[in-house]
Amino acid sequence: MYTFIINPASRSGLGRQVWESLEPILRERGVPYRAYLTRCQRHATRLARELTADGKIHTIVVLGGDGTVNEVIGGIQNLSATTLGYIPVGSGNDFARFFRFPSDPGEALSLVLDPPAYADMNIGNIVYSGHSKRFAVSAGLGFDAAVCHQAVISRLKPVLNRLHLGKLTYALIALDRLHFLRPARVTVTLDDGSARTFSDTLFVAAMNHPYEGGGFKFCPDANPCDDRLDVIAVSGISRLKAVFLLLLAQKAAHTKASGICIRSCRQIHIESDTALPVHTDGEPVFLQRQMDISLLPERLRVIVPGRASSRS
Ligand SMILES: Nc1ncnc2c1ncn2[C@@H]1O[C@H](COP(=O)(O)OP(=O)(O)OP(=O)(O)O)[C@@H](O)[C@H]1O
Repeated sequence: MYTFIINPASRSGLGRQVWESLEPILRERGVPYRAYLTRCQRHATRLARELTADGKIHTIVVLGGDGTVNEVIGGIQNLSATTLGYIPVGSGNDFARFFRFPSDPGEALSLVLDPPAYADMNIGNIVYSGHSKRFAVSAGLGFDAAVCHQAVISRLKPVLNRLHLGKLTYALIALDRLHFLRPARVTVTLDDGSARTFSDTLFVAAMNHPYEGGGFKFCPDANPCDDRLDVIAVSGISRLKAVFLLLLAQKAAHTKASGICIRSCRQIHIESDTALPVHTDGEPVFLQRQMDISLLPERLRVIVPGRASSRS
């Protein structure tokens, strides 16, 4: 039995249209399924929590973007008893990039119904102010999170999504946020005991997957199946250089530039001198000054197109 969790609002309403085009295929093929359309923010988390409360084995298929994947993962009660399928319909779709999920919804559905391979994916966990939140792709503090915060309230996103230019949303908002953000002094401590303080920090992100922000390959070597997080800190650079590095990051050509520090770790503690925006998978978290980020001991089985754990 497949359980579909559908965000009809993903990519400004495309989610509903895609589901309406796929559901007849399920009926024609006689696939046993049940489907839930999310009604509002965090509904996907509640659904996933309730559906997996029985402790049984489940296959949950997410139709939506990175935000919906994040919400579903946040609700699953028994990660190792759950298999995740994915039909990418978001604006950013960073979760889809590493595993190379097909962008064609029909192909993505075929993959779910006849799984060619599985990947056991790590799940990130961020702890802040007595709360914790899971993530699939990345969690970050500073500029990247400020962009996510702005994207949620931006009127640009629906307009650009309608023009099939959804990916441009993040690039344009990034330029806007670069102008307003005040760089902070941030200390990053890794699980090997090494600590480094960065003055004028633009952002620090802990990445399970290589891409965030709709295609910026900030940590090219990040692999969601290797039990490690890759951390990028960007500090001490001018706004102009930041724009230049963002362009380079789309091709992963930024990694050797001064002002960029990338490390691999299992756990990270981040402390900032001022409260900064935080995000998990592009979903905003309130301003924070400190947080701990690690990987959960349990993994989540994901239906993938091929031998994904060796992909980059
Ligand atoms: N029925 C709904 N109406 C409005 N918003 C919803 C609804 N259901 C879920 N949401 C919210 O939509 C937000 C964005 O969803 P999603 O990530 O799937 O799409 P996206 O923003 O287009 O893609 P991406 O995250 O890849 O850029 C999530 O924060 C989710 O809480």
